[in-house]
Amino acid sequence: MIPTILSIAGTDPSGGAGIQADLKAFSALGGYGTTVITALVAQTTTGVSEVHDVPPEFVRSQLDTLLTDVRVDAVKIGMLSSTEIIEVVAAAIDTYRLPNVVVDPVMVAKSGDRLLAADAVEALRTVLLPRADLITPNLPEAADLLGEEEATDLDRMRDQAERLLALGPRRVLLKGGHLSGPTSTDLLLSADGDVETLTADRVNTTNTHGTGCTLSSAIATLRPQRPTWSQAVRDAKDYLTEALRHADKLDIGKGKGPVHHFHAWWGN
Ligand SMILES: Nc1ncnc2c1ncn2[C@@H]1O[C@H](COP(=O)(O)OP(=O)(O)OP(=O)(O)O)[C@@H](O)[C@H]1O
Ligand SMILES: Cc1ncc(COP(=O)(O)O)c(N)n1
Repeated sequence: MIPTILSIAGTDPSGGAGIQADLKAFSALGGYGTTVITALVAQTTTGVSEVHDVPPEFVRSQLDTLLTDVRVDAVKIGMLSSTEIIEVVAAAIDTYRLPNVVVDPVMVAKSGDRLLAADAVEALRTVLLPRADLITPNLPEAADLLGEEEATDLDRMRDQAERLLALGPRRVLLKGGHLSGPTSTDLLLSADGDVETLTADRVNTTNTHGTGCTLSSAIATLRPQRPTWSQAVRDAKDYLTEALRHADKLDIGKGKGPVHHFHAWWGN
């Protein structure tokens, strides 16, 4: 059976991040995509010009309408924008007992623009993270969630990943894409005590818009199709690395372009 995946996130008209990237990853990896939109974002490869939050009651209405009809097998949660929207999404996780919840704690876009209100970080930490099966922070997000300086090496990443786990999610994938060096290394820690290091060769491209959205969506899509979280995360990272390798085939916009969801069957 083809898994149905739900993305709860904001939009990107340039198609590189947010809901648009999520749907591409769901389809490329054999899932059926559904969406609940939290914010309309006027953005492109050069940055964000405006954010229009969806009223929290309407986020609730989308969730209720969808989930009273459609069964979902996994959920990817991205941009949530405000405390009120976080609370609505957390309530839906409980009400509908949503499985395989992957939270990408989106706070600031690569361009530096805020995608989560500063006063909503507390709700993200205390209300949403304990309900997640996996969280996928990058280094600035991890630092913000912990109220600490950003990690600058793998040892500090390991310490921060432990402290993030103590906030209540079942697993933490701490992404090291923001460090430099010939490889890009992430750490996967689980509440059971498992620790894994995932390393990929660093791809030399400036087209990195939406890497976090793509990775978390790929994990959510693969989880129902793989025996373990570890296998789903490893295969998702391989998919993302391939999407980065093909990113220079795209010539989209003047800023940081998107990764390319290379389609093996079609061959381009
Ligand atoms: N140049 C690169 N080559 C290979 N892998 C990369 C590269 N840049 C990032 N990655 C990988 O991409 C994933 C996302 O990493 P990153 O830490 O950049 O997340 P992010 O900042 O949340 O992404 P974004 O905010 O752009 O959506 C991680 O698995 C990371 O290791
Ligand atoms: C709606 C939305 N969600 C997430 C991101 C983060 O992606 P990036 O850091 O690559 O800009 C984004 N730009 N827009």
